[in-house]
Amino acid sequence: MIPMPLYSEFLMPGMVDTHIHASQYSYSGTALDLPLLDWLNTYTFPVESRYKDLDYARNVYTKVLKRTLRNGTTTACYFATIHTDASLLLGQIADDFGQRALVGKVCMDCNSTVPYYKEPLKECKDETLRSVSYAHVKPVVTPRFAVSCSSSLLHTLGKIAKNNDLHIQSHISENKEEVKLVKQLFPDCKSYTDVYLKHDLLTDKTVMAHGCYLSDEELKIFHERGAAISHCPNSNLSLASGMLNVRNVLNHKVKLGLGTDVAGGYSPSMLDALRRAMDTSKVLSMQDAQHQTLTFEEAFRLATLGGSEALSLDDQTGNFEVGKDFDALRVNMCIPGGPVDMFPGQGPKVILEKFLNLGRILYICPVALSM
Ligand SMILES: Nc1nc2[nH]cnc2c(=O)[nH]1
Repeated sequence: MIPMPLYSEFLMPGMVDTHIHASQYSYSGTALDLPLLDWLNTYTFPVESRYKDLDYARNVYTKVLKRTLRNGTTTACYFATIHTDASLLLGQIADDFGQRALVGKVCMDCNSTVPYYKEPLKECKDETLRSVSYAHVKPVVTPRFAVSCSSSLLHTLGKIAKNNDLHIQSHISENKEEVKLVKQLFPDCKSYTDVYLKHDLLTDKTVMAHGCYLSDEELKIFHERGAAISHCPNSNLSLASGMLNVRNVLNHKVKLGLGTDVAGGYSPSMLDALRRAMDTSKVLSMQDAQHQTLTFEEAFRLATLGGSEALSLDDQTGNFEVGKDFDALRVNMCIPGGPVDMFPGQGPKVILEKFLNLGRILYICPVALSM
């Protein structure tokens, strides 16, 4: 953080959203009354199937880009849909708006409950190869989750990622019912983590969302492989999925960032994700007196540098280290009518804590500074 006390302004690194479904933005803030698997079948798959219509896609994707930028997200790792052209359009729009974005064309070849929303394996393969070949879009190989992918598809995607040194994203151990189902679908695998490990999908460029029910053994595998977790606390609470023990993940030295997980998470704001991460940690402390609550400094790190590490982009962004790109937010704490009041003697640490807990991003404009 670089304080500019005369103006009660400071510069901070732009925030990194490590898991957001751009295609679900149209219904964010609604449809939070079902658990994960029913929520996917009832709300998510019918909406995502609309993205073969490029006009529909352009409208939602433009709005999600504007909204996340206005919320201070300078880097985002997006799930799109199964439609390659709409996914490429999302990458193009992110590029046009100047947001650093990883974009994943979603792959799923199993969907018995909403059968019109899936692709045959060969199409998943061909379209993934097409989606990773465009220069302006930073691609991420995206098997939706083990429940909606055959073993052959997971193998195919693991191979594509390996041969092209690509990022990988998916979901893992979000909800108890899902974990049980994965056990039934992949009886030869020791754990949910083992499913992805066996299919070459757990690398140092992998980010897995949620991980609420990962065992210590699974976290050890994450650490050994250099794979990351995206903690999505708003979604975990909103869909009543579970609570990730961030302290345990950090103790296992697993790379960790925060995600909004729109629209399972109702807010497209990384400040909200940071606040929910602190709330979740405090609930865990109420349940277990030994639990060491997350500090606001730790939560701030997760929203910035932690996120860039989770996406293996920490050579480019996440803090103001010389040599990285200058992805920055300029924060003014004394805007008339703003949400925060400052008082004499309150220094940089108080300013940051007040901003993280009380701040609202009202306007964002690009800043240039030579360092
Ligand atoms: N939260 C969330 N979990 C998932 N698991 C598989 N797909 C999804 C999704 O779209 N959102």
